[in-house]
Amino acid sequence: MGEEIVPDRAGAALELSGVGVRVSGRWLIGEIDWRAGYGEHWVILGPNGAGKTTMLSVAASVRHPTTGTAHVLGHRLGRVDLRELRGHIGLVAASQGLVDEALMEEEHATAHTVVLTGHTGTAAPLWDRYGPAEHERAHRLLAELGCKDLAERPFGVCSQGERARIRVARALMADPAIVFLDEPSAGLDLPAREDLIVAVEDLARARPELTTVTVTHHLEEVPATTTHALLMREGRVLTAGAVGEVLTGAWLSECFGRPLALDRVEGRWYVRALRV
Ligand SMILES: Nc1ncnc2c1ncn2[C@@H]1O[C@H](COP(=O)(O)OP(=O)(O)OP(=O)(O)O)[C@@H](O)[C@H]1O
Repeated sequence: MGEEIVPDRAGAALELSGVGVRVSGRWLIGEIDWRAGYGEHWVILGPNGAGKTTMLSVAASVRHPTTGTAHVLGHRLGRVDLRELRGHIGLVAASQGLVDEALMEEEHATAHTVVLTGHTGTAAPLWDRYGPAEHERAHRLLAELGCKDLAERPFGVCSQGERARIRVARALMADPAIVFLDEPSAGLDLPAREDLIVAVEDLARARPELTTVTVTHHLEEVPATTTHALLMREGRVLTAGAVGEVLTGAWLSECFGRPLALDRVEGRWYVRALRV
């Protein structure tokens, strides 16, 4: 391993310039320009297959772009050790199996143990790496996410909604500068979804320096604390900027290819199709 990497707070948290990703001869995304500042809370929206997860994988330092340059926390991908950079990045993605959930279930690991694995960024616990400070921190994070009473509960018996919040607590364990949430509400029922959104909003208010990027399919899942939005379509950025300018009926209609009307009630967004 090289020199220890620290986030460079002088510039942007994320800066993608002309980024493209090609897999098996096919461009999944291209010409992506995106700059996100520290402390901003972004939502990424777009139809199925628009390239949201692919773009996120570059921004979260999971993969290198095929073309263009990506700076993450001030460091250029390709010039830094991605694993070290990922130590400053929290990732919450139910689909990506960041925790070996099958193993956790088998070993009856508790919610507290799952959060602890966030300290080492491992799928399974590395017990000799967790001291009293880490144990205490895992308890505090569970409390912050409204899961105080779940600490000793086996993760395997926790509901999907509880797991979603435990995953966020796990992502915060390494004290990341940026957290990516890829469809964090997928599969949750209404109360569980609302609990998660409230937890994410509280987090944003309690940690002004934290940057978050959330991918979702549903406008009603966008936290009220969101400051910026980026719309994707067919592998390209359609528009990006302050939420007030981007989350409009006109832009969403163009993004999703049908006439849509958008309402905002008490900070949250609601969308519906217009009859034509
Ligand atoms: N490894 C891969 N090899 C080939 N094609 C891929 C690969 N990964 C993704 N794709 C394709 O790239 C396109 C963009 O995928 P991506 O998952 O980034 O979209 P998305 O906007 O996140 O979609 P969704 O909303 O459905 O999750 C899709 O057409 C997908 O089939």
